Amino acid sequence: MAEQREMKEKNPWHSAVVILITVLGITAIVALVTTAVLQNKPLLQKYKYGIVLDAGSSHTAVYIYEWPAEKENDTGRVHQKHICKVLGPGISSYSHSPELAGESLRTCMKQAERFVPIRRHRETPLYLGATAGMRLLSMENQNVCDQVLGSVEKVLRSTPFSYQGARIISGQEEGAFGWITINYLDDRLKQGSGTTGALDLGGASTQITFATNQEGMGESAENTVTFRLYGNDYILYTHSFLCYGKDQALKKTLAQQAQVGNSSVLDPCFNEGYSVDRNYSSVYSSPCIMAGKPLETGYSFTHIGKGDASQCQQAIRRIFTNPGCNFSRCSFNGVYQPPIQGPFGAFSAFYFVMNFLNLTSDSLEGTREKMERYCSTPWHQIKQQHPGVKEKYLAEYCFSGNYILSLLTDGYKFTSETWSTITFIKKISGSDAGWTLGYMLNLTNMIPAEAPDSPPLPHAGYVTLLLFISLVIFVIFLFSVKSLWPRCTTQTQII
Ligand SMILES: Nc1nc2c(ncn2[C@@H]2O[C@H](COP(=O)(O)OP(=O)(O)OP(=O)(O)O)[C@@H](O)[C@H]2O)c(=O)[nH]1
Ligand SMILES: [Ca+2]
Repeated sequence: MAEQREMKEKNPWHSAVVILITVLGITAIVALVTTAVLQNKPLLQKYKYGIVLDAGSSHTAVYIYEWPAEKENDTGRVHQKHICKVLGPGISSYSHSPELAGESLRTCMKQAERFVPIRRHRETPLYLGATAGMRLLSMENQNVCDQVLGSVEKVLRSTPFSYQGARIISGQEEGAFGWITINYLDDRLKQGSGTTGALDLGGASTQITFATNQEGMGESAENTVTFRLYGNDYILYTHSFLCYGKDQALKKTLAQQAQVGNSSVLDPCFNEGYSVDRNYSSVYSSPCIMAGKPLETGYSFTHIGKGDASQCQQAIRRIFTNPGCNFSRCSFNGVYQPPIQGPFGAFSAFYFVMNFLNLTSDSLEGTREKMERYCSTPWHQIKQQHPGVKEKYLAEYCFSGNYILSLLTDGYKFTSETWSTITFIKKISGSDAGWTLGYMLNLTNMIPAEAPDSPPLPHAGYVTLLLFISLVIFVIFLFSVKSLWPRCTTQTQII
């Protein structure tokens, strides 16, 4: 018996081995998991930056974008970190003193220096794209237009950023990059499924862009843009109507109602009780107004509101010309447009105006009714109801709402049925809808033509799976040790 106990005490060599194996096993599993986690854990987040200046006809805005450095080609990764609105008018308004155009940008560029970390300044690309205001200025006076661009270039070159150029972008680019922006932010490009059309209403031009099928296109090459993004092909219809932004459309509508020499204009697009003295030159000082320009500009008139939405729409309709359509179908001014394919996102002034008028979720009929009511409200009442709103904007909402109605229905041919496919938007996931983000993504090659290879599992899934497999191995190991144990004990007892 004593011998047997002694053997039992002496023989557990196997238990020492088992303990050793267990310790080694656990250590190995812990080492394996730790190595895998450390090796694959996302690096400390580093960000990159890009700056785009949107030099619009009414104002300039500086957009600062930010994205994780190692995920440049991942859709939805770039977001707007900051927007700085430049004080004063758009750069095209500095035609009488071009050097001030550049100066106007300094405050926002100083702000940009604070928002982008100093160590990233030198590698941060900086672009300026000018739109319809500068397109009009280049038509009026190419020399002054070059001076304005030279002036902004001088100031942008003096910043610590990597200046990449200041240029007037084309109407097609403006439309197509707006479309890329909203579909990128909506994360629709990688999925390759349905996309959203883009409707942009600026001060001097307006753009309509939507994906269409091959059959619809080919009629008009100048309205076609093709892209291959993340392995998907897109054929876009796009058109930019110069002079049909909301400020130029207002001038056109007013000019068409005004008769030079008359001392007053009774305007149905302004609320009753509104009355402002204007100089004819303020209406006709635009290359958008061709006919009826007075030889002398000294005349003035009193702009009097009449507040009648349906008469206002009639006046607006007259600024859309109908020279005949040389294609299978047209929008207005003889411009080709295939059947509209929604859904659509409508931004810029489409949003400012419809949001103010509380018309972002009404039917077409409901919108018409509300417009009738808004326009027929006396001006003093409107001012009382909205004391904090800039008077210039407030006075123009009756015109602007009716212009949007007319542009979308008479112009682009939206109907009661298709009206609901339009969403009025300002931002998507914190970034403004507009052409600037798409422009930067394109110039920095951040949207690849082919879908980038990605690991089959996301990082979190990979770590979980690894832990799970290790746990299973460990449990199996424990079971085998346990089943080995009694056998050893029995053997000891036999001996
Ligand atoms: N009601 C209202 N109107 C605004 C606001 N901000 C800008 N606008 C006006 O809306 C119109 C369009 O503005 P933007 O989209 O900035 O136009 P833009 O880019 O300067 O002009 P384009 O060069 O034609 O694109 C202009 O008439 C602006 O004066 C706002 O906050 N409220
Ligand atoms: Ca614009």
